[in-house]
Amino acid sequence: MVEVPPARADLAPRVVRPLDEHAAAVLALAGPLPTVTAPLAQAAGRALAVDVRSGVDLPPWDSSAMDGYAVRAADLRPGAVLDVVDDVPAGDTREVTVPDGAVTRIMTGAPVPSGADAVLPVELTDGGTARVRVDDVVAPGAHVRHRGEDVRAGDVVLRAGDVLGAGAVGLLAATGHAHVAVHARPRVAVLSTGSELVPPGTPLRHGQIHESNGPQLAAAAAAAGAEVVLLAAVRDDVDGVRAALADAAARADVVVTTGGVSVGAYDVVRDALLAGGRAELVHVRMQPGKPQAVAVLPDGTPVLGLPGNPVSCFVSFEVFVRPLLRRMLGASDVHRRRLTASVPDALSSPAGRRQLLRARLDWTGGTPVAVPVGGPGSHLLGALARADALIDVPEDVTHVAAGDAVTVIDLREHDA
Ligand SMILES: Nc1nc2c(c(=O)[nH]1)N[C@H]1C(S)=C(S)[C@@H](COP(=O)(O)OP(=O)(O)OC[C@H]3O[C@@H](n4cnc5c(N)ncnc54)[C@H](O)[C@@H]3O)O[C@H]1N2
Ligand code: MOO
Repeated sequence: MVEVPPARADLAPRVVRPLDEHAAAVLALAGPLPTVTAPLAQAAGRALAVDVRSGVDLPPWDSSAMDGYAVRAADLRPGAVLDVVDDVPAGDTREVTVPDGAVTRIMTGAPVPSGADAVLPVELTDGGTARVRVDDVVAPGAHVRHRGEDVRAGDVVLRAGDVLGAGAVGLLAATGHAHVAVHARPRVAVLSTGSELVPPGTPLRHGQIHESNGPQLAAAAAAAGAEVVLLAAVRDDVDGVRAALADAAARADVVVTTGGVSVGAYDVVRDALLAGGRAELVHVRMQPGKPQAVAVLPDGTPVLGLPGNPVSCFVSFEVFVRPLLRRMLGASDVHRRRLTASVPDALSSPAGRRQLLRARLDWTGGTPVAVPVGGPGSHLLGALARADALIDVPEDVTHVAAGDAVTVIDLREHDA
C-alpha cells in the first residue's frame, strides 16, 4: 500500500499580508549585482552602473543634411551659375575651404567646408559637376547640422540605472563607447514541481499535463534581463525537491519554483523549504497568486516559491519576481508602467483581495480600454497569450461600473 503523507494544515500559510507588503519583502532579498565591463554588443537589456558622458560633440563637425552643394547663401540668385571647385563625399577627412563665389559638391553626412554656410539641395540646381546653375535659393544655415547641436562632449548622456534599449546602445556607440560599465545579469534557475508534469512533446497519459510554467517563467525572466537555467521538472518528493533546490542554487543567484506551495498533502516545495533554511509561507491577499513561499537557502540563495496554477504563476512573476530581477540587474526603475484605462463592462471583485485581471488594451478610440480576457480562473491558459495588461482592482473595491477608470499594469516591453 502506498503511504499517503498527511495534509499539512499545520503548515498552511500563516503570514497573511497585502500584495505591496509581500512585494517589498521579496524586493528586500537582493540588491544590484556587481559591476562588470561589457562590450557594447552585449550591453542591450542591461543597466548602467555609472553615469556615462559623451566623448565627442554630436555632430562632431558641421555636417551636411542633404546631397547638393556647399554654398555661401549670399551668393545665391535664381539663374546664377557658380564654379564647382571640389567634391566632398561622406568620409572625406580633408579640411576643405570654399572660395567666395564658388561652391563644392557635398553629400549627406560630409563635413561642410569652411567658407560655406548652407547646403543647396541638388534638386534646386541643374546638378552640374564643373559649373552649377542655381534654380532656387536657400537661407544661411539651411541643411547644415551644426557641431554639438545634438550632444556636447562631456554631457551626461545616460544615467546609472538606465536599462539600455536600442536607442541607448546607438547613443553609446555614437559617443565613442566601445565598452560600458553595467551590472551583471541575474542568473535565475527555474524549477517546476509536480508528478503530473511531462515535457511538451511527450504524449499525455491520463492524469498528466505538459509542463508549461517552466518555459513560461524562463521566457519572462529572459525578457526581464536575466540569464535563465531551466531545470527539468521534479516529482512531488521532498528529498528530490531538496536536491533539485541545492542544484539550482549552485547555478544561480535566485531560484524560482512553481507548484507545491499550497496546503495539499503533496505540496512538497513548502515542506522542502521549511525543512532547509529560513522560509516563510505567505497568504497574499490577492487573486490570483494567494499562496506564496519565500526562503533563503543555507548558502544564502533566495528562493521564490510561486503557485502552480499557470495564471497565478504568470501574475506572481510579474508583481514579485520581475521587480526583484530588475533590482538585481541594477535598473533604477524596477516597476512596469501603469496606465489609466476604462473598462468596457462592469467588473466584480472579491472583497479583501486585490484582483489582477488579465486584459488586452484596445487603443482604437485613442484612449486605452482594458478588455478582460480569459476570465478570472487561474487555470485558464487559453487567453494568456492575448493579455498585454493586468487590471489592478484594489482590495476594498468589489464593483467597477462599465466605463469606469481603472489602473492597469502595462505588460508591453518598452525600450528604456
Ligand atoms: N484546500 C486548498 N486548496 C487550495 C488552496 C487553498 O487555499 N486551500 N489554494 C488554491 C490556490 S489559490 C492555488 S493558486 C493553488 C496553488 O497550489 P500549489 O502552488 O500547491 O500548486 P499545485 O497544487 O502544485 O498546482 C496547481 C495547479 O497548477 C498545475 N501546475 C503546477 N505546476 C505546473 C506547471 N509547471 N505547468 C503547468 N501546470 C502546472 C497543477 O497541475 C495544478 O492543476 O492551490 C489551490 N488549492
Ligand atoms: O491564488 Mo490562486 O493563485 O487564485 O489560483
